[in-house]
This record gives sequence, structure tokens and C-alpha cells, in this order.
Amino acid sequence: MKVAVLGAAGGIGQALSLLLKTQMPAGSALALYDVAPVVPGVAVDLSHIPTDVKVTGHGKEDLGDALDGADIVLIPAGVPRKPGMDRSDLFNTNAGIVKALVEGCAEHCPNACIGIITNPVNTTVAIAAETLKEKGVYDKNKLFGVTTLDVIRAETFVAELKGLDPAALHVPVIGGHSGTTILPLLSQIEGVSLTDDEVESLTHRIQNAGTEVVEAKAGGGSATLSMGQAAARFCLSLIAAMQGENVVEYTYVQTDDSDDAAFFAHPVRLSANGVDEILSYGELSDFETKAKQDMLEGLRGDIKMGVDFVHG
Ligand SMILES: NC(=O)C1=CN([C@@H]2O[C@H](COP(=O)(O)OP(=O)(O)OC[C@H]3O[C@@H](n4cnc5c(N)ncnc54)[C@H](O)[C@@H]3O)[C@@H](O)[C@H]2O)C=CC1
Ligand SMILES: O=C([O-])CC(=O)C(=O)O
Repeated sequence: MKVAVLGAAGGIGQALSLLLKTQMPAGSALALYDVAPVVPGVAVDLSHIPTDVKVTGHGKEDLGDALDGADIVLIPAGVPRKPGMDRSDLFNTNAGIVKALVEGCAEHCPNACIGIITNPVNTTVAIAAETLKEKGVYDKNKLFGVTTLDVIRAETFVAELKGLDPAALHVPVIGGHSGTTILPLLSQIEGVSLTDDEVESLTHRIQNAGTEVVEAKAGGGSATLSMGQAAARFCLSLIAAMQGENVVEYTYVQTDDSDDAAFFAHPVRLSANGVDEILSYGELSDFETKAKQDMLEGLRGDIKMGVDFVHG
């Protein structure tokens, strides 16, 4: 099993790579790529941790070696937000970065599963899809927007409010990954009942949790450690599925449901080939139904921006 992390010297990339070095199955390979000159050093640093995971570092001119033979590529390369910015303000810088890196994937590991972390995820996933289509290697079952951070936040915040163990909770989050497009399904948490006020304030907190971190970091970036944990969970689930386990994760994938948007986070059963089955997200409460209707147009617009970027 080979995993490549593109943007591996950054805040997310380093946290994620550490977790993968310590948790990937024995015999795996972890390739770290970044344009920052520190990346070989990050790889040497991690290589001193005594696990049977081989770490290699790859600088700016070495994307091909990082990607050759990769089964999974995770992309957190690009700039993060500062206070006062929306995720969409990152588009101008990050769109081109994602396109170029995905072109590299098309060339060097066309069969790999690709997890996009770079914001704005609602749009960068569409950019990745159109780029892969242009190269003739698009497989909708192998492209994911990583929205796991929304799920782990939702589980944390509900557990905090109700005095429960977050590890024992399961909170579905569907839709996209910005503002109101993030839609937690609080009506579906088994064994937990919430008042209307609690639903409203928890939904608001989950939707704005990224901004909570951006403001607390006061110009020093956005979530990196919790995102490292979230991306590691997603990647390890994908690896487990590739090894035959039955695993379901919420992730932003292409759907064929014209009532929603072309990409929409769903519960997805994973397999050796990426998406095995997109599962239904079940019945929504009236509050969730209205929240979904209110955000769909915005999400569709975010996706169109990605399509237009590649074809425009
Ligand atoms: N999907 C999600 O839930 C989340 C997404 N993010 C997004 O992840 C991205 C990265 O965030 P951080 O790690 O905090 O940023 P960072 O600035 O700490 O790291 C980004 C890294 O990307 C590298 N990079 C830039 N251009 C590159 C290229 N062309 N090829 C390879 N590497 C390149 C930089 O050298 C840097 O090391 C941001 O766009 C951020 O908004 C952040 C948190 C959660
Ligand atoms: O808010 C941001 O810019 C980073 C992010 O996506 C998150 O923390 O959910």
C-alpha cells in the first residue's frame, strides 16, 4: 500500500503524515511531496519513528516519483484562510494548485483514489473531476472531498453538550464543506434527543467551526491538527476497505441524484476500488429539509465555478 501526501510540509500535511507513519499497516509506503524545501527534512524526521512504514521525501521537481505506484493520494496543498476570509476567497490561489497536482496524478497514478482536502473543497473537487476527465482517466468512484472534519467536530460538540463519550457517538454530516452547505443530521443521532434550540445552536457551531479555529489562530492559519486527525481517519478507512473490511465514511462524492448537487457528501461504503456504494442519508427533519433546500443553489454554484475553471 502506497499513500502520497501532496502538501506534506504544511500544517495539515505534517500532522497527517505523522499519524499515517504511526498507523498505516506494516509494509506500507508513505511519499511526502511539497514545493517547500523543508520536505526532505520532514521525511527524514518521520523516518526515525520505529514503525514498518517507509517514508520518502520529494521536492518540487520530484512529483512523479512521489506518485508512481500510489494507491491513495491525499492533497492538502495550498493556502489556508486568515480571519475575515471565506473559503471561496482561496479559489484564486488554490484552484491552479489542485489542477496541476491532479494532472500529475492522471499521468503517474491514474488508478489511485484521490482525497481532496484543499479549500474550497466544494469547488476543488469539481476541478479535480474535470481535470481527470480531460486526461481521460476520471473514475467517479475514486475521487473524494474529505469532509471527515465536519463529522468529528459534530461528534465532539454533541458529546460535549450532552456529557457523552464522543467515541460512542455517530453523527452524520452531508452536503458540502463550507458554511451552510455543511449539514449535520442531528435528528439521526441514536440515543440522543435535542431541543429545537440545541439543534439550531449546534448546527450553527458545526457550520462555523472552521471559522472558530481561524479566528482563534489570529492570522496563523486554519485547522491543521484536527484536520490531520480527520484525514488520517479517512485514509485509514480507505486502506481498511482496500484490504476487504466493510467501512462506511461520510465523504463528498459525485452522485447521480439530480435533486441534490452533482457532488454531495453522503455515507459511502468503501471498497478496494473506492466507492462501493453511495448509501442513502435517510429521512431529514423539517429543519434539515429546509436547510438543505436553502443551501443547494450555493453549492451548485460552487461546483459550477470548478467546472468553468477547467473549461473556461
Ligand atoms: N477539507 C477540510 O476540511 C480542510 C481543508 N483545509 C485546507 O487545507 C489546505 C492546507 O492547509 P494548511 O496545511 O493549514 O496550509 P499550510 O500553508 O500550512 O500548508 C500548505 C502546504 O502546501 C504546500 N504547497 C503549496 N503549493 C503547493 C504545490 N503546488 N504543490 C505541493 N505543495 C504545495 C505549501 O508549501 C505548504 O507546505 C488549505 O487550503 C486549507 O483551507 C484546512 C482545514 C480543513
Ligand atoms: O475553515 C477553514 O478555512 C478550514 C476548514 O475547512 C475547516 O477548518 O473546516
